[in-house]
Amino acid sequence: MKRDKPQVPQLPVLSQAVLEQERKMLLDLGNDITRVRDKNDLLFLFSRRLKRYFYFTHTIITLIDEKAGTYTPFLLDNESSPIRKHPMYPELIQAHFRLNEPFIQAILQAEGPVSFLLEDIMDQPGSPVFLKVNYEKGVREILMTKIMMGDKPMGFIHMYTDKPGSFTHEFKSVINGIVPQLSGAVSNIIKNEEIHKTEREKSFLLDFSNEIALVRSQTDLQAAIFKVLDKTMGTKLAMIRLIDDDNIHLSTFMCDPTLFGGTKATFDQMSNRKITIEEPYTSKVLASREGLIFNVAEEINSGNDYAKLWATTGLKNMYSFPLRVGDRNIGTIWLLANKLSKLLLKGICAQISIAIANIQANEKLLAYKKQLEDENDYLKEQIRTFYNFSEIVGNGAAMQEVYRLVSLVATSGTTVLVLGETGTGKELIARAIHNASTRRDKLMVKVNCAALPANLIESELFGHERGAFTGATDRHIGKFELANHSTLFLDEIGELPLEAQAKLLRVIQERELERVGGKQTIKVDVRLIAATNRHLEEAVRKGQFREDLYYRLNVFPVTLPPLRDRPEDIAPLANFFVQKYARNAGRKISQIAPGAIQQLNSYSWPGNVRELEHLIERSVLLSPDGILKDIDIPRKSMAVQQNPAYPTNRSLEEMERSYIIEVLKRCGGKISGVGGAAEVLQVPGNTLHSKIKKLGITKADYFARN
Ligand SMILES: Nc1ncnc2c1ncn2[C@@H]1O[C@H](COP(=O)(O)OP(=O)(O)OP(=O)(O)O)[C@@H](O)[C@H]1O
Repeated sequence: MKRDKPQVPQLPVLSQAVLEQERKMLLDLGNDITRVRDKNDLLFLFSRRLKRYFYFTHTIITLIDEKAGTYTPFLLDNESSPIRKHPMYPELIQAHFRLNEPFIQAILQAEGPVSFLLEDIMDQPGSPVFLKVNYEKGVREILMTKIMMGDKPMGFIHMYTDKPGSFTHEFKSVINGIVPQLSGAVSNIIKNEEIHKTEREKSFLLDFSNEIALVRSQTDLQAAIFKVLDKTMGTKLAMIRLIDDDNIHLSTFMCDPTLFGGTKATFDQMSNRKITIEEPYTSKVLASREGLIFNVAEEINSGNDYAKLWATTGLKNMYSFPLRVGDRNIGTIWLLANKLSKLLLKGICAQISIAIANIQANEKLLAYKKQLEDENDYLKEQIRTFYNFSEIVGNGAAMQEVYRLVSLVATSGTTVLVLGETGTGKELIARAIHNASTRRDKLMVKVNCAALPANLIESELFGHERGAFTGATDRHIGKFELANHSTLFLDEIGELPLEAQAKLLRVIQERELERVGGKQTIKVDVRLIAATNRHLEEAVRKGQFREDLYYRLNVFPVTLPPLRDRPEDIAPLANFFVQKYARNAGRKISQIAPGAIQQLNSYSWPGNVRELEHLIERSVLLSPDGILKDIDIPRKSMAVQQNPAYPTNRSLEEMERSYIIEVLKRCGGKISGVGGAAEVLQVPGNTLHSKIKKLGITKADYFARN
């Protein structure tokens, strides 16, 4: 029997008895079939009932996928199939067989059932492989006919036998008669399945939306997504990428790093790669309304690098969908699966988009709240100092020069380096510059570089992301960001560790920063004022301070003279402090006795204006109302001053060194805290520490006997 002459039944004129039996059979079968609700029962019933009258081995129903131009197994008569142990069986029952082959076209064109001897057709070009596989298992003949939905073929019923000649005219006639019922039953099952599937998807989406409604953070979302994907058998989240604030780049928001097991390093590399919205795959996905499906095998053939990674999962398709809120693209999601329902995918993506938008809004709110709290804390802290420093006293020539420089530079955005010994008023001058600048409406932000532990400096200056290091439980906005559009005052810049100097230099040069542990680049517009009591050039020479940073900072130096070099300012300053502290303490002290002024003038003021201020504050508290007569100038220091052992031609540094050693000896080597040298010298502990370091004072110096 040749394939070009298929055995189309020439339905014979049947005897009355045969017709009667056939009618009964059709009726029985029809009744059984219409009762079938479960797809698995249909073929079982059909074949059991038919086998009462006819011989055949097994049967199968395949369905046509018109779009794909294929047909694929739908219902299997597993139990009786002789090929179920064939190694190709698992592959065959999932295979898609091409419709445009002569073998299947012959069946499509035939009016009724067609039978072939397998050996006649199985080796013909284009014949489906299942023919050969059946033959290998002893099957000899096949009968096929199309099943219809309306007037369109929707699939085929295949029947097989190991005994050639089993498919008699009666057999074919019965099959021909049963096809309408069978078609009806199959299309009912398909519709039922669709309804069930839609219902399942709806309830699934409902579950997911309940889950998503509780999501507040990225971690919650990740858990919800993984949970939902677990239920959609075999779907894996490859990646969610979100569009950055610059609307150009995309950063990885979420991914499953375990997905590409062996190739994790490459995956990390790819997921860390910043891409733009112009990247070909991303731009295609973002432009699509319904998302795109990339067939992994085809993508590999077309040279898509990512697809080699996708293939390691064994899944066939990459489903990519734009994440949108309203009409605004917020990112892309990439899911790997063999098959995914569009409805489900659309629903899941819509929910994820909303959840991400909520998380982002929530994060922005939290960051804003945190920033406000930081600003508020900072404001409170600064109010105490800031308003006290609203006046600068001193009209001597040296200070006049300082005022001239301040007024020259204030309104520009130029970086200023304020130099001078401790307590000379460097911070006061920095505030004066800020207050006279166009940035005065925002708060000047201060960082004391000497007061920060080395490991926190970076985070304090540039901020950190949550989880950037152990203990970083929240995002922290750094002082640079806090000072955006304002002034950042870097006090004691000479104490900044070299590593932090390098980072600072980069920010100054590029005017942008990245938070510790962050990937996003943040542009900042900050005016810098740095101050130090260290000899920076010398620090550069000794390799303690970066030369390039020094030049970046030393754009406009303003040097404050020590108080001993401007004795003309001592009395006005002392009077200013008397009034300030008398007012604060509710005392009636209006002036200082001339004798006391003389005493003040004869002192060397190693702690400069700060020392004078503290001295006056203490004296005001200790003095009765009226005129301030007694000022408790440190005796030891006066003695030091008058001691001929300190020749006048010694350098200031030497004097300072000896004086500090002297005080340290008196304090038993205690540097800070109550009764420590810093208290006696009236300088902050940190300042004294750095001074001690700078002057090379060691324990041997102050514990040595003299
Ligand atoms: N010209 C001035 N008029 C009024 N007060 C002043 C003046 N100079 C300094 N002071 C006061 O002296 C104290 C020390 O000043 P400031 O903190 O600005 O010094 P500094 O040089 O920054 O010190 P350090 O190097 O130790 O940080 C402050 O209380 C400040 O108000």
